[in-house]
Amino acid sequence: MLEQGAIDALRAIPVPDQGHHIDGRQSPAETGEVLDVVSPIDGARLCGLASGSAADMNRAVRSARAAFEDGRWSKTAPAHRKKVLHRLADLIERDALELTVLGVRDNGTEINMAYKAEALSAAGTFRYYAEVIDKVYGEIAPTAQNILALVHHAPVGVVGAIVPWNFPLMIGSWKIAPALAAGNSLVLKPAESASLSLLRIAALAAEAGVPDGVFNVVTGPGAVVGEALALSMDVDVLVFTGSGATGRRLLNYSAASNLKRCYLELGGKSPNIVFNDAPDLEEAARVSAAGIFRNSGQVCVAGSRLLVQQDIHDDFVSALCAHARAFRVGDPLDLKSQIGAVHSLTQLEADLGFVETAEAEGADLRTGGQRILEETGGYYMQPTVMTNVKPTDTIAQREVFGPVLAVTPFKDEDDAIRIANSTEFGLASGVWTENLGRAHRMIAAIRSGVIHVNTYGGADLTVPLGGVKQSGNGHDKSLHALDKYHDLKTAWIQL
Ligand SMILES: NC(=O)C1=CN([C@@H]2O[C@H](COP(=O)(O)OP(=O)(O)OC[C@H]3O[C@@H](n4cnc5c(N)ncnc54)[C@H](OP(=O)(O)O)[C@@H]3O)[C@@H](O)[C@H]2O)C=CC1
Ligand SMILES: CCCCCC/C=C/C(=O)O
Repeated sequence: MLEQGAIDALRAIPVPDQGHHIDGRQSPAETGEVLDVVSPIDGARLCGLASGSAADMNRAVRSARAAFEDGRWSKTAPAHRKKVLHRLADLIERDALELTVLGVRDNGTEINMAYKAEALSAAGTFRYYAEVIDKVYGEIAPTAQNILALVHHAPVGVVGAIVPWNFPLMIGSWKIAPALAAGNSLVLKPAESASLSLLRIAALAAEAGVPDGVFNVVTGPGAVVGEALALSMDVDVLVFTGSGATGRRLLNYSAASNLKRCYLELGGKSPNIVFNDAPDLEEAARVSAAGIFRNSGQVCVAGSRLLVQQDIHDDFVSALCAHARAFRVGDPLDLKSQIGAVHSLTQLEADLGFVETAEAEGADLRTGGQRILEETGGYYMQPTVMTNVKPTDTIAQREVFGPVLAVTPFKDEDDAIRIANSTEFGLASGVWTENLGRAHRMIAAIRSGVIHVNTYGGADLTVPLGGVKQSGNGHDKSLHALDKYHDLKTAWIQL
């Protein structure tokens, strides 16, 4: 049970300036450059952060490579790595509230959600991959009798991970935990606007017994340190969550350097489709509102396009707008808030710009659409519903990544499928119907990595997450994620 008093005490503690975490130690940027971290809660400076250069990144990659080659982690028994990663999970749980408050001050996510989706979920992820790693067996291939062909799961070497600001701990641990469990070394590049909690995780990893150099964090602008990581000749695999534009750049950097494998988890414009035979329309309206507005819509799988069957459209939209208006938006460290701050002024301005564009293209603003609580200095926006949106409108095609829902009516199943599949994205989707046959037809017809039926947004670590089309490749979470961090190394032995 979270207590307001404990949260308020933690938020009052000043955050010291932060350096990189390289070779087990905090270190400043080689140039001495520091960038200002601004809290979206009130727009005030939170602390300074090392603004890295390519030289800093290359130092971290060298440290990771040296650690990998001498085997201080990569050659340890899986049972040892399991013990250390469990210890790390214990430490994350010990410091869960502190980590959460620090992260919320940095990125603005409402604390009830952040506590579970960030700190506790990170601890769970480290436990999951700790448990998995001493249960992965090699194989003997079914060759002729005079040959013994072995298939080993070997660590790939140095993993580069670039993660975004919306759920730094959750998404970060989806990459860090399986990479470390498999015996790799890692260099992590967090978003410059959400690095603080991940730097704490690196310190906790050292405390748990992850050897120096195995897990490094380099902070600073993506265009500088992220680019250096992606261009490095000594990084074997790059894993990324973020925008399609950056994902494209990473593929180019890979092609321009050592052809490192790139696994991309990109954005979405996920359709949430409500048929007139949905089992409970009131519940569908409530869950659909949460499916777009939680974390101010800054969720890769957010149900940002609502497709509603024509004959229930008006009543359904009214019910949904009532839920949208009822959300308490405010200080993310106030336990009573249900939606916190938009992550940055840039993101807030982009969100408001999408509303303006939608209206200019003929959509109707049904509720919201305004910045609020400006007097706090923070970045807050009303949950916003746009109706009468055409499938080709900008707001139906581009990822907003804000609290803005685009509503479009549809006629029948074929119409819903056509509209649902009419974007470049394919991350998530939802279908509300009591008709089992229809549900299965929609599961088959909709091109998305995940499809929810009669709910929206449920997830579990045991279930892989990944997109199709321009929403990415490769999967986070589950046993499948381990494939990205292993090479299949075969041995052909003549007997
Ligand atoms: N989970 C998701 O699906 C996410 C989707 N997005 C989408 O992207 C939009 C823009 O958000 P934004 O934060 O700018 O997303 P980016 O893709 O720019 O950021 C994601 C990560 O990539 C880094 N990065 C940025 N440029 C480069 C580069 N040239 N080379 C290597 N790494 C780089 C960023 O670092 P830094 O921030 O320090 O520059 C950050 O760590 C959002 O509005 C949303 O639509 C964004 C975040 C998450
Ligand atoms: C409680 C939030 C669930 C988030 C599901 C996955 C999000 C990924 C992303 O935003 O990249």
